[in-house]
Amino acid sequence: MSPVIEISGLRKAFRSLRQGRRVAVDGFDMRVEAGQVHGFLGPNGSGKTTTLRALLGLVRADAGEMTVLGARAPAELPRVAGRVGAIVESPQFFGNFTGYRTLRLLALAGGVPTDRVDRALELVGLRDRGDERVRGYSLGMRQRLAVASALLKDPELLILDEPANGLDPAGIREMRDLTRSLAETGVTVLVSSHILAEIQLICDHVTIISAGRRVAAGRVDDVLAGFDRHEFRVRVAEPERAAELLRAAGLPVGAYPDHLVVGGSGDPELIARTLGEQGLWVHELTPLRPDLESVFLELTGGPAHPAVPRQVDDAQAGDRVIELEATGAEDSGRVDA
Ligand SMILES: Nc1ncnc2c1ncn2[C@@H]1O[C@H](COP(=O)(O)OP(=O)(O)OP(=O)(O)O)[C@@H](O)[C@H]1O
Repeated sequence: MSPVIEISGLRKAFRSLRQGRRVAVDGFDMRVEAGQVHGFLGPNGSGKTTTLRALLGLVRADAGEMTVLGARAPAELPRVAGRVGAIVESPQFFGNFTGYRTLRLLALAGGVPTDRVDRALELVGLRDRGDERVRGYSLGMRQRLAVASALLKDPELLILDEPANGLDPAGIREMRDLTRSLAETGVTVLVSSHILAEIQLICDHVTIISAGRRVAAGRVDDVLAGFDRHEFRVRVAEPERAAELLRAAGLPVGAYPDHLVVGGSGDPELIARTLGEQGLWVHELTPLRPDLESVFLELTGGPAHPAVPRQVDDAQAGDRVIELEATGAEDSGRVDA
């Protein structure tokens, strides 16, 4: 089956008098399959929005091939526009209009039957608030209204650029629940974010971009497993002696003020036995699993150094991309792709 989104070799540079030429996206690849909730992760300024804008024809790419639902983007996008809902950047609404009226107008403008408005409000949990003016909506409710506007078309593919941006924890949770429930209805979702814990909770697949290049892609679990060093946190009486014994058993040991980190084996029994045989009883033996945040920081050099990717998929550079799955606007922010 052909992918829902395929991007290969996307390049885009911006030129300005003041800053000269700035490469925003630099030979970027991405593949999103049907039914995935796919996280698009990268530090600020790494090229996420530019990629999505290029995909939706909002900015002209310098090079690269892109398809959306089998149509070449941007040339053939009008053919599939009715099957794609997208929100790129913060949407603006008229504060004086109610949520219901806002959606009704958008439905009329988009040639969508207006009886979809109630369902869209229902899906985003605004059915009971649809008669209130948007001015009185919280930021989270406005974001959900934006998602509702993208859902009017009953899309097969939903593209959300930083949907949790600016939301408080309750709003972030609302967006998370909404994204999950949409995914359960079978919509393919591509969601960009730099909030890693959110992506880990919502997404099954992920593509990580750094300085305009893909640095990792695949199932979230597989990407994380690729960074699992099989280390354990160990708390034990006499940590110095314990460290010596473990090292003598051939295990690398890192000493921290109140615990040891023991790597190398992936075998908790070996650690417990090595210490127990010498009368050192282990208080804690916890596997240290990488999370998206630690992987992201390792791949992208951390938020303070977003321009230094550690691994890139530039064949000329000879570096390795971590590809773990062999897979086979406008100012309003609301985009009819
Ligand atoms: N219209 C533009 N003109 C000039 N430079 C731009 C323009 N749009 C983006 N850039 C630059 O391209 C780079 C990538 O920006 P982009 O907005 O795509 O990143 P991002 O990953 O979406 O970041 P954020 O998470 O902060 O939104 C940045 O250096 C940015 O300053």
